Amino acid sequence: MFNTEFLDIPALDSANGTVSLPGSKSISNRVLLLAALSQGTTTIHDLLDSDDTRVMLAGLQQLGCRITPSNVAPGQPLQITGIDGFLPNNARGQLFLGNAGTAMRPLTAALAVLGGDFEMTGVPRMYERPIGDLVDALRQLGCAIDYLKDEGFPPLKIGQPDFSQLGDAPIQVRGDVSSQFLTSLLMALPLLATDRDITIEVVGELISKPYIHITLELLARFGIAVKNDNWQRFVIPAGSRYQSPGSIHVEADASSASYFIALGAITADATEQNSIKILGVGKDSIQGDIRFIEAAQAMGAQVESGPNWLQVSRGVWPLKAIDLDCNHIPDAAMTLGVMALYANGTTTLRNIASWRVKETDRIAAMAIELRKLGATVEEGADYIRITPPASKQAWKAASIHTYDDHRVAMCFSLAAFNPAKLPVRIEDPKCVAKTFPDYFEALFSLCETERERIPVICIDGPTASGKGTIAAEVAKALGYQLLDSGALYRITGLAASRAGLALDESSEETIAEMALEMPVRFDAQQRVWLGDEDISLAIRSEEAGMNASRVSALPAVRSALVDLQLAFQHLPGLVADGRDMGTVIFPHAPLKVYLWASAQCRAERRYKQLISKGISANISTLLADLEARDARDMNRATAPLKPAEDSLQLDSSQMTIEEVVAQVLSWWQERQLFGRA
Ligand SMILES: Nc1ncnc2c1ncn2[C@@H]1O[C@H](COP(=O)(O)OP(=O)(O)OP(=O)(O)O)[C@@H](O)[C@H]1O
Ligand SMILES: Nc1ccn([C@H]2C[C@H](O)[C@@H](COP(=O)(O)O)O2)c(=O)n1
Repeated sequence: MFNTEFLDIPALDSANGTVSLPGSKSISNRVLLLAALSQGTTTIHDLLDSDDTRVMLAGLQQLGCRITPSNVAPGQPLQITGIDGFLPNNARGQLFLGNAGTAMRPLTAALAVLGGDFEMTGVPRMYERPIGDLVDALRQLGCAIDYLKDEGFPPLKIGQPDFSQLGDAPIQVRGDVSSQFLTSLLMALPLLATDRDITIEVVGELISKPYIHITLELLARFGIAVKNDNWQRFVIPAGSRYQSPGSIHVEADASSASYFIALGAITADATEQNSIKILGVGKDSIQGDIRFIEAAQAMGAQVESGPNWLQVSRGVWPLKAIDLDCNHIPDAAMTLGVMALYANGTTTLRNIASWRVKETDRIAAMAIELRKLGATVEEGADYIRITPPASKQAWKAASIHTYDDHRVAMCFSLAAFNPAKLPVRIEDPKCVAKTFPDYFEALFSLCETERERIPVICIDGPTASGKGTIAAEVAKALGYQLLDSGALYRITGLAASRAGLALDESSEETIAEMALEMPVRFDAQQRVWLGDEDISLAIRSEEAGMNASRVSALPAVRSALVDLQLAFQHLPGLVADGRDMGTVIFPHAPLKVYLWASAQCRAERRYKQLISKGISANISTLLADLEARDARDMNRATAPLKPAEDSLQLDSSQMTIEEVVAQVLSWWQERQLFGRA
């Protein structure tokens, strides 16, 4: 996951390949609650691991469900032993449900029916998301629910219900604000339907019927056969009791599929037809958002489908503008808003009033952000109308505010395919964790762009100037890859000296051949592997540094390592540290920093570094070694250490690490187009 302040996506050209999607959020949280209420143990496969499922799992654990493992583990099923319709005696506590509507609403209904003493809390945005219609419906039954802050909104206090007045009259609930209210009642009221039918009557037009369809399908899997009377009345039969189905698979998220369906529809290059294969969900999915396919097809996408996969490619181009009632695909429809940027006219998305009460006011958010890109946007209470930028020149490089809304972040990433070839900045990219923590990694694994567009920040300088430290911090702040080129020379020096080779011209060709074939690997923790040996520590000694300096003076060794270094240039960008990053390996890098500090200062830093690791050291020896290394690195014939002509020089002798990082990031920021008029 990109845990950065923002993520800059370079302009993208094409995409191709296969993506496996995470499980559906709607199905995951429903299955978790139903399993928790059931008799027996349910084994759940392919459960989504996200913010929303995590708060649900934590809540269910607080209610006394046995859950193993306690959190979703990749590739491992999760088992829940349910409470069989009864809470433990004196059940009480505070449930923090973040911004997860799929946890707050159904859990409120279930706990209000089960009784106990609970406070239902969340993040500030949750306190702006209405719940009054659900509370009103539950109060009709005799449930005890109080508002702890504003009337009609969480946080809530739930107490013991009194069902003594419960008659046969239908329970009424509004259907036109959020279908989650009806879903919540449908999942909670089987707990009350032990000896009588319970009827729920929808008041007003029922929105988002596909989500109710998911609820009904899953209830059936857990033994509850609800009678659906034309989406207006739902009868839960007497004698209902939740029963675990034993094992259940969660479909991949059809709303998440929308970004990759759109990607397939907009990606192509002039010469070859690209396509995106999506695994985990097919046309026969129970999720309503699968009908996004029809909308994408109407805009020109070509879609093929099998039982558990989709394959999407570009059909017509530009895409066709559409005028669509999106009531049946409220979440995925946001993706159409960004596809509209590539259409041949004005696209209107109608009947989307529910967008206003989602993670953010999505109509307002989409309008503001689409305008930043150069689109003309009209918004109404329940519609949005989007006209793409009038020409290539009318596109703007935008910094997209994401409003803590995962779908805003994901759909706007597709604006990186703009014809003006401008980058797009996504603010707070980690908000995708709500449903798809690795969304950007999945996107980048499919996308291609010209090498020159993948930005490289070069940080060159003498030993112990702080290059490695600063490069790692800058890469972390930007979510970029990291190339520690010195490590490659250190590994070569280590391998050559272990092979008993002289580290000079006499072994040049042999060392170069070795360098070409070294099984080197850097893992996610920045550990360095040579085959299956972790050599992270071995290459960090002063001797290894000196050996690296020796082999690095050999031209054949330098050329042997070029391709390995270039291969680090991945999306979304790279920070490379070394001696010749800016002068030789990445001569077109948009930012080159030459970082230095006085020899005395560097020797002192190295001294402290070694002592802190428990390695004994002597400042004057370190100073002499470092000056010898400087001399060799600066005076060799090939790629000597020197500032690139277009580099910015930074003397860090009197600066802290934080100040240096801030300076480099500020230079980087100055080079960005975002937000410029
Ligand atoms: N501006 C700074 N102020 C104080 N200490 C620093 C500063 N920059 C780096 N250091 C410290 O100096 C030591 C050496 O830094 P670092 O290993 O990043 O240097 P380097 O240039 O990558 O060295 P080498 O080329 O030998 O790999 C580290 O302990 C680091 O924390
Ligand atoms: N781009 C590079 C990186 C490193 N070297 C050589 C010269 C250094 O003394 C040695 C070790 O590098 P360090 O890990 O200290 O950065 O490797 C080079 O020639 N070119």
